[in-house]
Amino acid sequence: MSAEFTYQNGELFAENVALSDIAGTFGSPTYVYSRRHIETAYRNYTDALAGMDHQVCYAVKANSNIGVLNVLARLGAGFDIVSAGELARVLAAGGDAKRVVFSGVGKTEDEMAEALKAGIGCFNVESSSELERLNRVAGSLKLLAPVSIRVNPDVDAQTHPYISTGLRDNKFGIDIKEAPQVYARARDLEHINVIGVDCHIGSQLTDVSPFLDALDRVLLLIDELAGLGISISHLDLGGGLGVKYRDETPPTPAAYIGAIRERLGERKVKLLFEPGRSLVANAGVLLTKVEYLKHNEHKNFAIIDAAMNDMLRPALYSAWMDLLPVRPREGGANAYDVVGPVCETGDFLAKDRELVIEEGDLLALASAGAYGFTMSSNYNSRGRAAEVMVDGDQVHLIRARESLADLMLGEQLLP
Ligand SMILES: Cc1ncc(COP(=O)(O)O)c(C=O)c1O
Ligand SMILES: N[C@@H](CCCC[NH3+])C(=O)O
Repeated sequence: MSAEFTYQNGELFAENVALSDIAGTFGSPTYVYSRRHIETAYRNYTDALAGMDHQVCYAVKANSNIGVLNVLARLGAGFDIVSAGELARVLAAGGDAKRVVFSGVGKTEDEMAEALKAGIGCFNVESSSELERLNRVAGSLKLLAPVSIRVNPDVDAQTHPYISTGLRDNKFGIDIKEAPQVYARARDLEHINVIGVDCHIGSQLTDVSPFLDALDRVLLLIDELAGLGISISHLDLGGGLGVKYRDETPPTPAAYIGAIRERLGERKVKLLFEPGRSLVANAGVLLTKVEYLKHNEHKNFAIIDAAMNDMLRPALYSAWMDLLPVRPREGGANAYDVVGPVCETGDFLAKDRELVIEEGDLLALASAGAYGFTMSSNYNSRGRAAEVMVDGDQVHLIRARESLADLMLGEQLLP
């Protein structure tokens, strides 16, 4: 957790606001974000990049609420998007299209056209077919598409296999060995303007060495391209820097970027990053209430009002996320499996946690600001949670809790 979530007089606060007050006003489950945390995390990157030509492009998929995007847009952030939906959010939040990079292996023609018309800064192209398609779409609009090729450097990010993206077996990017041919083809295409190289090797990395291995391979490619007369002015190293959920010790942005600067030496490139998790994970908690306590011979269950549809990470990756009582109690703890109301055995948010709790108590699931709400669903016809942003002693509702009418929006009876 972060410095913005602290116990004050025996209860948990977000900045200067008691979480119990937020639950009183907005109910639960509710995602609670700290504006100050997001701003500090962003500045940790930009401060480390001072003096270099750079752009930090926040990975919208981590948390795409327009209130969150707006906080970053006001700081001058760029954005990494993977769909027309994310582009629409960035523009609605006041983001600058020129600072947008568009990643993803499956861009449709319509998405390309939308992004070209908006004037985005760069397409991170992930296959030869995509390159040809982008050239055609740009041609039909009489536009020139700025392009980076996303290369797959085949390095092991040493993270969970579901969130590792830079291995040859992963679907992402173009095999770095084939990249020179793709660049040569791109150079010859009339509506493509090759500006850069991009790579993103995975998420929740807690060591700099895989990043540096990838960088070494990308720098060799840049040199090889220079030999072919293709000059690269934009180097996008993706996102992936990890955060502390439990006892991980990820490098700080300063240490990570310091190591990269050292490796780059005198090269003159604009450096781009696409951090998601490291900007927002520890900016948020999921506030939830204990509905029932249930005991059997072998187990104690705490049944809460948040579920896997609100926060999928524990069910999907067996992710461990800290769980904190909003008003800690004295007394003997019991070990609980903390589960939601969804009809799946995999519906748990925490297992085997020592807690002193009673029915009606509030809990805060920590580090929930990234890949929480954005991966939520309406499974079991549960309305999605409210989202609020705390700013000092102010609380702003940035997404209302979904109503029963919202759940059936767009659905119709047969005639
Ligand atoms: C292309 C790309 N860029 C950036 C990110 C953001 O990653 P992270 O949240 O780990 O910083 C991802 C997700 O892993 C991604 O796929
Ligand atoms: N959703 C993942 C991260 C995926 C990264 C997407 N490129 C998580 O919660 O850890």
